[in-house]
Parts: sequence; structure tokens; C-alpha cells
Amino acid sequence: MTLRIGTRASALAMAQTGQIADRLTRGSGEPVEIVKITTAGDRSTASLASLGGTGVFAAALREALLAGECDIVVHSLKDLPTSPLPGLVVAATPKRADARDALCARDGFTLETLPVGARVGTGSPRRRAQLLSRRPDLETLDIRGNVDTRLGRVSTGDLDAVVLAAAGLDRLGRLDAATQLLELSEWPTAPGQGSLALEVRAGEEHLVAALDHPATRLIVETERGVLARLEAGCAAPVGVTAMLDGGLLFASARVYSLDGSSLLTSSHALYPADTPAPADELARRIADELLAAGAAELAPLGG
Ligand SMILES: NCc1[nH]cc(CCC(=O)O)c1CC(=O)O
Repeated sequence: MTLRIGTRASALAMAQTGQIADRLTRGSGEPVEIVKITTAGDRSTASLASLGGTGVFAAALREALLAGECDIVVHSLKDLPTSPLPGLVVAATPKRADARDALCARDGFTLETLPVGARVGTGSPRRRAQLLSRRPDLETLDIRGNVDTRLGRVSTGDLDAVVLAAAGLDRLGRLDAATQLLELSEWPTAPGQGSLALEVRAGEEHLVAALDHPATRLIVETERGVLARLEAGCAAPVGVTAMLDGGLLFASARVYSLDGSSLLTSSHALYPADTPAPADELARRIADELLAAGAAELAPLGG
């Protein structure tokens, strides 16, 4: 039986779907076919925030899966809304790539050395708040477009820098454009960044189960749990990072005001072996602490 894999048609989506397709054929010996799906987010040039956040990318893929136009869809996990959709299951989260953001600046500049008032492009409210939190003098510009388009705005001199996910740059063979990798302890990224999610119709989990990486699942479920418990969308100025270290599950989240002038941080850890529903429990501790400290007043979480 040919496995039909649905994907967005962007270069990044095609690169990551190609890798998954290779692994699936090698594992099963079955042929795979790649089905390109155009999403509202690909068609429109309006700002992502105005389209209702990055959920626009996932919705069309999910519709195609429900309609039987494909059997598996490959999402960037950070673009997948935290609310489950009846009839569909994320049956595998493959081993995660680098979760960090990368500054891609002209002339080798870093966040510390960018000239005063430098123009930095990003469409993400989280990245804008993080940039301004570190460097209130920077001018941030809302940009859209695929990774190559964004990097092109730096090489043409239109912008001094852009911020992009290291995982996306790497999948496209463009990690050379990064001038600084931003450490997660100082610059937590979108929940699930660097991870893929393989979604199937309920009952067909076996199609992708071999690609699941349980440690990644625990980590990204923790990160996404924080977002869900904050009732925050993927366009909210919130960064979350989780990791497993010597059997300890650690997570830290930051909520920023849009202008980056204030932020709240909460970090907790637990031993998953000792805790029922560890991802949920850790996410709850962090989200409750952030909400008690005024996160909902500090930032537009739903936006
Ligand atoms: N919303 C865009 C998007 N979705 C996934 C990635 C690539 C990294 C990943 O897989 O998390 C990117 C590009 C970026 O943020 O630079």
C-alpha cells in the first residue's frame, strides 16, 4: 500500500517531509507519495498574527487528512495548535532537532555587537519581545516569507538581521547564515520548536509508531502543556524550554510584555519516574506560578 504523506509545499516543509518519507520507506518497504497542500498561510501575505497565528498552516493539513486525501501529515510541532482535533492523533514525535533560535546578522554581528538602532526582522511577537528585552534600542520589523526570503533581506542590506529557528536553517542547509545561536536558558523558544509531529487518523497510529521518540514526546508535551494551561496561542509572547537530564525533567517558561520591558520566569523540575502524568504536572506548576504572578495581565496570551 502506498503511504500518502501530506505536507505544506514550502522548501522547509518539503525538506523535513522528505526526511520522514525516507525513514518510513526504509522501515516499511512500502512506497510513499508526497501530497502538497497549500494553506491559507502560504497564500496570504498578511501578517501571521492577523491570520490568527500559525494555526492557519496546520488547519489545511488536518482537513486533507480527515478528507482522506492523505494518510499522514507532517507538521512542524510548533505550528500545531495545542487543542486536539477529534478523529486525529499525533502518533509520533521523532527525535527533536536543535530547539534554539539563531540570529542571522550581516557582518558577523551578535545581539551584543549589533549597532545601535539596527533593523531586525521577525514576524513573531515572542522574538520581538525577546529582542527588545535584550536590546531596547533595536528597531524590529514585521516580516513574512520563507527562510530564503528572510535571509535575502539581510544579504541585500535591507535589514541588519533576522531571527530564525536553527532547526529550520539546518534542514535547509543554511546554518552557515547564523551568526549567533541563542541559548535556551536566556532565550526560550516556541513550545515544540525543532520537533516534528506526525499526525494520522485515529486507529492508524501503527503507520508512524516506529518513528516516535519517547523522550522527545515527554519534553514537547511539557512545553506544549505550559502553553495550553496558560490558554495561550502560538502567537503569544511566551517561550518555553524543557529537557531531560539524568532522569530529571526540567522546564522553564518566560512570558514577556510585547515591548520586552518586563518578563516573568518560572522553572520547575521533577522525576518523571516518580510522578503520574509528569508532563502535565510540571506544566501545571509552571503555568500556575506564572498566572499567579500576573502573566495574563503582562501579555496578550490569547493573541
Ligand atoms: N512558523 C515558521 C516555522 N515553523 C517551523 C520552523 C522551523 C523550525 C522548527 O521546526 O521548529 C519555522 C521557521 C522559523 O521559525 O524560523
